[in-house]
Amino acid sequence: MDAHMQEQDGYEKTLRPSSLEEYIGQTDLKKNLSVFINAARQRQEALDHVLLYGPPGLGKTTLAYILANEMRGNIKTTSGPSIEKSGDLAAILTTLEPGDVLFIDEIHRLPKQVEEVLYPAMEDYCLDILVGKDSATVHNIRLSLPPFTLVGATTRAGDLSAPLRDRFGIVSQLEYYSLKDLEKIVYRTSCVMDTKIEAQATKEIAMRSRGTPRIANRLFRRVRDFAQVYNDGIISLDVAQDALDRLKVDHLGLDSVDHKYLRGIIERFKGGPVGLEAIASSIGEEPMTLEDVYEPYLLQIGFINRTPRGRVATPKAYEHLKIPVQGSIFE
Ligand SMILES: Nc1ncnc2c1ncn2[C@@H]1O[C@H](COP(=O)(O)OP(=O)(O)OP(=O)(O)O)[C@@H](O)[C@H]1O
Ligand SMILES: [Mg+2]
Repeated sequence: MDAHMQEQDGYEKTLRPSSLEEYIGQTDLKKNLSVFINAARQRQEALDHVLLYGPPGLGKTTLAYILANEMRGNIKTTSGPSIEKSGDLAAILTTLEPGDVLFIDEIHRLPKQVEEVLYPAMEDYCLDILVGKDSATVHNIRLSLPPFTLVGATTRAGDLSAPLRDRFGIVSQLEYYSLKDLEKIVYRTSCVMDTKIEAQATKEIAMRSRGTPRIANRLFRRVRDFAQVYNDGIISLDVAQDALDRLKVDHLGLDSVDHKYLRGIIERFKGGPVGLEAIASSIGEEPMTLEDVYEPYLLQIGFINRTPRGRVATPKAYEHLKIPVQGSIFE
């Protein structure tokens, strides 16, 4: 790891809240988790397995660390695509201590044969492994594991197999953050980074963060650069607006890819319906990226609809791009 990476890592750690109390927003989810945590701690048991799902950057990884913290356990982290063989998973499982959290990011990408090792581990805290070299000597041995909590994160809950999903006792969806919560997040970041910011500028950054803390923090850092160079390090409303305009983030937080995507549907496909693949290839973006990163927010703000025949741009999208609705299906 080079020095730059280390610095980034340090950044993330301080920016990431470490207790449920510090974690901003997601109020209902937080209240429920806090009950489950307290109950498990009173019974001196491991917390039931938790599945967190929702769009990227909403705080799933942060929450996994918080759960481990609140349960006073350690956290081991890995991700679906990095566990190739069942042996890889067994190697991680056998290092767990009672009350630890095993965090598997992108859990929808676990290979099938690895997933099957997880079932008994989740359900009975045990591990079935095959030993022996050939069919004559091969046999199954069962190892017992300490009580642990699996925290799985995914942007695509729908891609999880039913048997895996059913083994999570707690299934929580993260929602996009409200403007008020994002303002609190931006303000918190400004304190962590020791930067002066006007209340109006906090609001401006929050407004353009498409409901997503990671984006709020990213925009904050860029705006802070402009403030440092042009305004003695103070983030005023003017500096924030100017910086965000230059970054091509519009007042709803839509960036150049959102614009290209919406214009693509409207101008090349008469507003839709158009299939994801067709729109993706016409604008040179990956279908998966559009589906996981861009579309969820556009759906949320009502700029597109998903229909069985494909994506459709809504009149709100036309209005935002200042394109007359003529020639579209809304006529
Ligand atoms: N509730 C919150 N309060 C304050 N900051 C938050 C909150 N949630 C997330 N953040 C900040 O946003 C950043 C992104 O969060 P995180 O990495 O947990 O997202 P994620 O859901 O795991 O994303 P991905 O799906 O891409 O892995 C964190 O570094 C953290 O600083
Ligand atoms: Mg994450």
